[in-house]
Amino acid sequence: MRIIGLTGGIATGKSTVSNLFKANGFPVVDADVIARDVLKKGSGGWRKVVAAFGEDILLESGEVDRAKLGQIVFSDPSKRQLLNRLLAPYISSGIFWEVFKLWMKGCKIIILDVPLLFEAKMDRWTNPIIIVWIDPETQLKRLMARDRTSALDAQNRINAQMPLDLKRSKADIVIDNNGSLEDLHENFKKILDQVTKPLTWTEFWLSRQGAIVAFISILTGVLGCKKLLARL
Ligand SMILES: CC(C)(COP(=O)(O)OP(=O)(O)OC[C@H]1O[C@@H](n2cnc3c(N)ncnc32)[C@H](O)[C@@H]1O)[C@@H](O)C(=O)NCCC(=O)NCCS
Ligand SMILES: Nc1ncnc2c1ncn2[C@@H]1O[C@H](COP(=O)(O)OP(=O)(O)OP(=O)(O)O)[C@@H](O)[C@H]1O
Repeated sequence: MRIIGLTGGIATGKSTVSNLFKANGFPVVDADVIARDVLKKGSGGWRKVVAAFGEDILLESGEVDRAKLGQIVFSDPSKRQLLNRLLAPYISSGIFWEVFKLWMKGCKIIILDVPLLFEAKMDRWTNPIIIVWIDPETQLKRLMARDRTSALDAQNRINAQMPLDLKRSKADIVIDNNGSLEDLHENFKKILDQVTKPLTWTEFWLSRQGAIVAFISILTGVLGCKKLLARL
């Protein structure tokens, strides 16, 4: 199974690209959807967050007021780190579970759409890593237009993530999304074959997944030999 990482900055166009993957028949695991699920009323994540941030962040329905919590955490790095710490275990296990279900169904290629792929160190599980990249002015403009927020609010959200150019330098494939949606479709078509061709064995063993499989196999082998020797 191959897990392709899809990342970028806020409002750079990840969801737009992940929709193109879906339209081409590829299963997508979306970390934002999982992050929303783990914050639903009554869930473990919800209880932790309410205990830490207080009932003021709740709507009358008891659901988290996402706009309010967003305002708090995107203007205060320590509160954001606290929220990340509280939710990270739920989000990672949610992602793991979704990937596992797709693997059980026999999916050979999975797209993992995670805005914080590098920040959360999930890049080690994905190969290749695609970044959807735009320049800072376009990012600010698109974010303000989509979320109808002020420049300050939008900039705070952008600053809450690893700089986009640093992410770009860590990625294997860059999708430039500065142009129109038609340009994006063209750029997507160009990379589709490249990213979905199966890995050669050499590429697999040189990848991190290959190294992990090799390590587990050696460990199991060593433990098995030890047991066998102990019996003799
Ligand atoms: C703070 C919350 C309630 C704000 O909700 P809201 O509906 O306004 O935004 P939404 O969840 O749709 O996220 C929009 C984008 O914000 C960015 N973002 C979200 N959380 C974070 C974070 N902790 N740090 C940096 N950027 C983030 C992502 O690019 C994401 O795509 C929400 O973002 C949240 O619960 N965040 C913590 C969980 C998390 O880390 N999510 C990212 C998934 S890896
Ligand atoms: N090439 C494009 N031209 C014009 N608008 C675009 C283009 N690509 C995406 N957009 C718009 O930019 C906004 C951000 O795109 P999208 O929601 O896909 O970003 P995202 O990276 O998934 O954001 P988030 O990190 O918040 O989940 C949306 O309103 C989308 O319609």
